[in-house]
Amino acid sequence: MIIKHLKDLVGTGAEVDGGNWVSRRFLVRKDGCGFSFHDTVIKAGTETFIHYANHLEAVYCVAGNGEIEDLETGAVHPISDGMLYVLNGHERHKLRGGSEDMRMVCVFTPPLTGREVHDENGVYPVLTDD
Ligand SMILES: CC(=O)NCC[C@H](N)C(=O)O
Repeated sequence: MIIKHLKDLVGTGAEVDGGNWVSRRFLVRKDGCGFSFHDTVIKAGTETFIHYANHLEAVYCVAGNGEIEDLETGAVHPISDGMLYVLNGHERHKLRGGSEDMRMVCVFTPPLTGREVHDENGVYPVLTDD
């Protein structure tokens, strides 16, 4: 069994600042679960272009507000506490923070090693060195 607490991740290498977001990476590749699990804060008023070409991601909002624009379809979906979106088709998208920071629970497969930030194309590379 693995037990972790957010307070033990803050200020360590498990807390990654992407500029528009901060990701606290609870479970990563080396934990051996087959997925990674993150507590991510999306900063209010930001817009981030993302394309998870190499990963699937499930995102569950537990606080704050914002929206996601699916660039494959043009659909815009409001995000608030209780909303789940799943990028099961590697959809290019824009993630926008609203009037308040959003807090998101994120699951990635394959798991991130924990060091990934978006490249110039909004992609996380597949890293294999833990
Ligand atoms: C929701 C989303 O994709 N935000 C970007 C950061 C990512 N969730 C991460 O935790 O690395």
